[in-house]
Amino acid sequence: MAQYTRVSGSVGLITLQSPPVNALSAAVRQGIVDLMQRALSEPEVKSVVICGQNGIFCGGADIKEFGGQMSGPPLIPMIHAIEAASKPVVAAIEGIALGGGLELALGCHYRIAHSKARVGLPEVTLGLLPGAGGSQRLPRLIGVPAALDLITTGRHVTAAEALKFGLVDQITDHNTVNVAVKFAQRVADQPLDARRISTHPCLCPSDVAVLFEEVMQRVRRTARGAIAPIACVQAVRAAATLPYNQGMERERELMATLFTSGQARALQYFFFAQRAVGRWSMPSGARWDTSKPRPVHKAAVIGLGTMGRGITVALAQAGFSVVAVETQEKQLMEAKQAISGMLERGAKRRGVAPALDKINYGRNIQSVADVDLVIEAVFEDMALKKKVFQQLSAVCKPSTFLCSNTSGLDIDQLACQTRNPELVVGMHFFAPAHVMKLLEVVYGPKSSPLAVATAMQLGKKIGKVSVAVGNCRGFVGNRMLKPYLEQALFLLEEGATPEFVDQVLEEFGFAMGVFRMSDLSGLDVGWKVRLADGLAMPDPTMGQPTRLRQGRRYSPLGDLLCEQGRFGQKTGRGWYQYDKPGSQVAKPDPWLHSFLDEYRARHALVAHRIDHQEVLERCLYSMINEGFRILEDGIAAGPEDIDVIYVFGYSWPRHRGGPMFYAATVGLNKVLERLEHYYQAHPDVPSLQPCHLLRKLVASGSPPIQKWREVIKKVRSQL
Ligand SMILES: CCCCCCCCCCCCC[C@H](O)CC(=O)SCCNC(=O)CCNC(=O)[C@H](O)C(C)(C)COP(=O)(O)OP(=O)(O)OC[C@H]1O[C@@H](n2cnc3c(N)ncnc32)[C@H](O)[C@@H]1OP(=O)(O)O
Ligand SMILES: NC(=O)c1ccc[n+]([C@@H]2O[C@H](COP(=O)([O-])OP(=O)(O)OC[C@H]3O[C@@H](n4cnc5c(N)ncnc54)[C@H](O)[C@@H]3O)[C@@H](O)[C@H]2O)c1
Repeated sequence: MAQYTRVSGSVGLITLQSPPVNALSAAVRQGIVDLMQRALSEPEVKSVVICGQNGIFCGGADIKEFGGQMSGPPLIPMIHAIEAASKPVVAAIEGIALGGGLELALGCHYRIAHSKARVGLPEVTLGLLPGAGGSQRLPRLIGVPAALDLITTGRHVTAAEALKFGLVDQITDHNTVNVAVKFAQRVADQPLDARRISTHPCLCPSDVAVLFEEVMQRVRRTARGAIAPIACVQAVRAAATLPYNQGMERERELMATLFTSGQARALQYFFFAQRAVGRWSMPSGARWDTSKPRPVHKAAVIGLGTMGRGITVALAQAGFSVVAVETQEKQLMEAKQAISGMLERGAKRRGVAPALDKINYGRNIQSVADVDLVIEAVFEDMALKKKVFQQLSAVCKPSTFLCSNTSGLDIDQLACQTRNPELVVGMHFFAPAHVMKLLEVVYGPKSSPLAVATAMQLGKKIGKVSVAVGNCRGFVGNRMLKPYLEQALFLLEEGATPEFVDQVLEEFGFAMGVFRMSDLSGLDVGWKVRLADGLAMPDPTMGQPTRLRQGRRYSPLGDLLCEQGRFGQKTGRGWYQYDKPGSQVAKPDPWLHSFLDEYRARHALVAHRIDHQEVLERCLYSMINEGFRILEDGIAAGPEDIDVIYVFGYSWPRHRGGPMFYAATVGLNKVLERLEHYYQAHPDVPSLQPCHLLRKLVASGSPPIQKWREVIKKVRSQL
């Protein structure tokens, strides 16, 4: 909807009204069309101002409408009519002008922005391009290089940056609508021809062809298979090389392809999934909207290794006072230096002062007595963690929340060491913790809604996307990683190479294939866990490693590499070879290939030809199957939680929506059928056995992902 008021006698003010972000729904578009006609027909009105209610100009097209039948006046002719208007139209931009919202403003003759406003064309992040003339008007207004940057990245720019680009005409610290109204009065009689951006020539640098080539190459390299960034470059190239009308036609063609693509559907699903995970719930019925968090002012981090350092930086940067505790003197010194460096580099990038004074370092756990929340990040060793939790419980105030950054140990066992187990939750960060967006907030059987709400809110304050999950080995992310890693090893045993498996997964869109990723994280991490679990054998002289452990197929390949000191990048050898320890450039290793040949010969394994399809299906479907088990067990509340975890924590390609959305795209019946096929071929691999929930969903006619929760509820109630 939109509202019309006459201000100062001669200015028609059109206010967009569609909470929460004044998106351009059918009703808003209809309102704009009607009210523009009214303003143009009233002889007293000499100029028009368009603004949005509640300090928000416009969040763009209404994304919810994209999935269904579009109705109401189309956006492009609406914006053309504004640009063609005989009276000056001024956009008063407060809050945000994004996507279609900025395109609307580009159709206006003038743009006035509040100094705190942000503008941008983020369509690319939704699998689209600025399809209401944005790809044609923006380069005409601010030049091709700047337009390419904004449109291919989708980044939001501040009002100050927008002014520098010439994207807005004026910025103000005062009431933007009042300033725009006065401005509109001043320009009421000014000629408009030069203000219509579609009539401008497109400003191109002399080497524009080279620029497009370079940008296209960069975009292809970084897109990981996403098509929208490429279409964005093509659309801007049309602006640079074609007359406006032909450029608009090209924009329409490209948009039509994107609009109906699976990638756009996946990215739009993911947009809403990201927001849905904030509305968490626990099996007890506790929910985000009925559980109030307690404020946290001062926090502590215990253990300043890889993770503790990043967590300390994330907390300090967000303005929290931090007590950082590390028992080893040498580690403490190194940590101080590393944390200060990270804070200084981050502050330089953001143009602020480094938050060095927010941190107090110490070696004694007694120093955390007065903090509101502790995050423990000591070695992944249950006995050590139990001891630390006992100490914390004795030292801290009774109201202190005690959290663990464990990658997968039982939160309940830690809670049992404390006086107030209801205040214990997992806060599972991902490395590097000050960079990675994901935080798994893990509730155990005793965790209170208060503790979950507080950890979720803390996550939000430090800029994380937090997902509340239940307590089980590996939680959601690492639990699903296990069958994925396992299948990758089995594929090597059966004839594949690390390079081939990685190539297939990287072509699918992962930032790194499974073996490259393992080399980066360190092969010793998983090895230690397997040793502790009695899976890996500590001493190879105790006998040939068998390929069956605890009644199921097991691949000792990773253990064998670790026994040779091949821990990955850190030792310069792993699944690949590196020029020197710490180097990141992975090269195929002939030693590894011979080692695999010998291994197969020793175990009488006949290598067979493994193709792309087999790699993808076995790695991904076994992981997805575990995802369904997680849903069945109630560890994740819905598929969105799993998808958000995988995109933000495990580099799953966002344009494929996440593993559960991908399963829905492939077709649940196909996933089921292929899992059945592989399970028949490998009956000693339980992770390939299709789980009950998957079967139930297929039996229920494979409902759309938005309806899975109903089936999940039924399945859980029958357990
Ligand atoms: C047959 C073939 C035909 C092909 C041709 C078809 C042609 C169709 C013509 C289309 C023309 C294209 C026009 C245009 O180029 C396309 C667009 O404009 S796409 C939209 C671009 N805008 C965005 O991407 C902005 C998205 N929003 C945000 O980034 C943020 O929400 C925000 C605006 C910065 C606000 O952030 P926050 O304050 O943190 O708040 P939330 O993010 O939590 O959001 C609150 C609430 O609002 C919902 N919401 C936000 N934006 C939109 C939106 N644009 N549409 C609908 N809903 C929106 C958000 O989901 C939250 O609600 P919740 O999910 O929590 O219920
Ligand atoms: N490294 C990762 O990628 C990653 C990712 C997510 C979670 N985690 C988890 O985070 C935790 C820490 O992992 P990390 O990789 O940072 O380990 P790390 O080995 O780099 O660091 C652990 C630090 O804890 C210190 N420490 C040990 N006992 C202590 C005590 N009693 N008091 C204070 N400090 C003590 C050690 O001296 C060391 O500096 C583990 O539980 C791990 O599973 C690790």
